[in-house]
Amino acid sequence: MSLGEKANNVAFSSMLLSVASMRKADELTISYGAPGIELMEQAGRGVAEKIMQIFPTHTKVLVVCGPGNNGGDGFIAARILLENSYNVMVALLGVADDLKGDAAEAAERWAEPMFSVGEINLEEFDVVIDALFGAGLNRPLDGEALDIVERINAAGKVIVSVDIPSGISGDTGAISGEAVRATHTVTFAAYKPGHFLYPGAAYVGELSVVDIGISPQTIEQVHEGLFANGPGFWQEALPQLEYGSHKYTRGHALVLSGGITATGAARLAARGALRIGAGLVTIAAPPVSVPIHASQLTAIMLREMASVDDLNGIIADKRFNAVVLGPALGVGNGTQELVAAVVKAGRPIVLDADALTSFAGSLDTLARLTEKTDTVVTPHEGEFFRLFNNENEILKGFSKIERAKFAANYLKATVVLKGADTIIAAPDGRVCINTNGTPLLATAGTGDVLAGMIGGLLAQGMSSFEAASAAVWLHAEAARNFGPGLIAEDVPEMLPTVLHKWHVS
Ligand SMILES: NC(=O)C1=CN([C@@H]2O[C@H](COP(=O)(O)OP(=O)(O)OC[C@H]3O[C@@H](n4cnc5c(N)ncnc54)[C@H](O)[C@@H]3O)[C@@H](O)[C@H]2O)[C@@H](O)CC1
Ligand SMILES: Nc1ncnc2c1ncn2[C@@H]1O[C@H](COP(=O)(O)OP(=O)(O)O)[C@@H](O)[C@H]1O
Ligand SMILES: [K+]
Repeated sequence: MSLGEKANNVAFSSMLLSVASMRKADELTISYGAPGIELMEQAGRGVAEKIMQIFPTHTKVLVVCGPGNNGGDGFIAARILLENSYNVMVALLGVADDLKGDAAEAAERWAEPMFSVGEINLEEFDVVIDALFGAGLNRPLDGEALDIVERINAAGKVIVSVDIPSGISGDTGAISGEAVRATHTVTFAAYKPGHFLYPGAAYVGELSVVDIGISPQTIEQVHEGLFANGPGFWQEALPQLEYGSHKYTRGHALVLSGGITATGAARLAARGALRIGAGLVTIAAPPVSVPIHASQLTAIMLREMASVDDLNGIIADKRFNAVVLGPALGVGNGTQELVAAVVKAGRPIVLDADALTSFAGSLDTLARLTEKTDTVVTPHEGEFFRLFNNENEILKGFSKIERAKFAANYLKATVVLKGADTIIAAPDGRVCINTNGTPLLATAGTGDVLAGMIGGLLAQGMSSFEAASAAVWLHAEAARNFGPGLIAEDVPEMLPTVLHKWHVS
């Protein structure tokens, strides 16, 4: 199952918990009087109920338990399945005497035999519960642990992972060595970043979250500003149609165009801005490009822009209230000057593609501009590294989340770090991970449409972080609604279908 289907199938609480905040939530809940073993009982019950849901009739279940509390959840699930007349066998990585705390108590509550993982023939079972490692994974899998994970993956069974597929980092989605390829994952209290970040995200299968008695207030208390992107996160902030409005109250987005052989990108961005609801969209183009645009555009307007002075003249009209620069604009000082002019005019801006690459090697110059106005930058990984080349030493070893956060703080801008798991980071430290990405978008020009969509939402007065998050999700949703064969031009044209579903009015 894909991430988008995951996102659509679960009742979304948009708060994500890092491994450390989840641990804090556990500890707080225990300090409020809920014994740890009770949380474990709830966790194990959630896993058992998932099995009963997948296989309502009795079936042969193998529970593979690891040495920590993830294994503890496995023992509880095993007992509850047995109580419900399932045929259950438990295999332990390590020895029972080494189990500690709640996990030792959970193992005691399993009164049946325990086998060692080496003795098990996986062929005998219909379903495997992966309770090897969860939040406590702290080194790459090797030896017996690696061997059992490889055997589980090779067996071709239904695999239900407890908390997260074993081998995946809950914070970064990184896999060192190998990880379980789950068909289902049952997690607790809230989703974790590793469920949505690649490569781990591809191993999660159908994802569900179980309430284990950690209260929403506790989750809020430990939450560190990490969100899963979905309508729940920005729907209320989406611009609404109002009776008595006119086109200017819906904003006027300006998109800058490149030269004679590079005009399509601006049209894609402009179309994205218009379809997402900006009241007016104008393309400002160099004189050579004007006839080409003129022959292609209808609802979108056109202005000639021979120089930075011309741009200054255009944006002197305060009604241009968001500007998109970068798609096929050309790399060089000229583009730097255009960016500086828009910043000076104090308009919210979206900087994409060439507007970012033009500052490769002069990141500080860019930062001095972006800090002055409401800015969204939308690099893909290549553009990101070109731009942050000098910071490579600092960024080495950073997860994608940390890189986006670093960039947002450095530029004092909202950063959309694009890819299969697009991250949106705000300068105030909030981070949103997209959940409905689709490889359908891996086609030329979809990034231009996205830049335009963000610009169109900014023009309607939405704030940068919400605008960027909404645009990223709606962009992917449009692609999913269109399906195979999608090209960039199709994305804006699918927006009415998607907006119809998600707009409140
Ligand atoms: N009270 C709690 O804290 C609760 C915890 N829960 C479960 O507890 C899990 C976290 O438990 P733990 O912190 O004990 O961690 P884990 O059970 O994920 O793993 C910790 C154990 O695995 C070993 N280990 C780590 N990486 C290894 C590797 N690569 N190869 C071999 N051994 C390795 C560690 O040395 C340690 O013994 C969660 O994922 C969740 O499933 C749930 O029961 C809910 C309540
Ligand atoms: N495999 C993928 N899965 C999900 N989204 C993808 C994938 N590949 C690309 N995308 C998305 O497609 C868009 C491509 O943008 P970009 O790389 O700027 O391309 P272009 O410059 O051709 O428009 C981004 O929104 C990115 O997140
Ligand atoms: K696991």
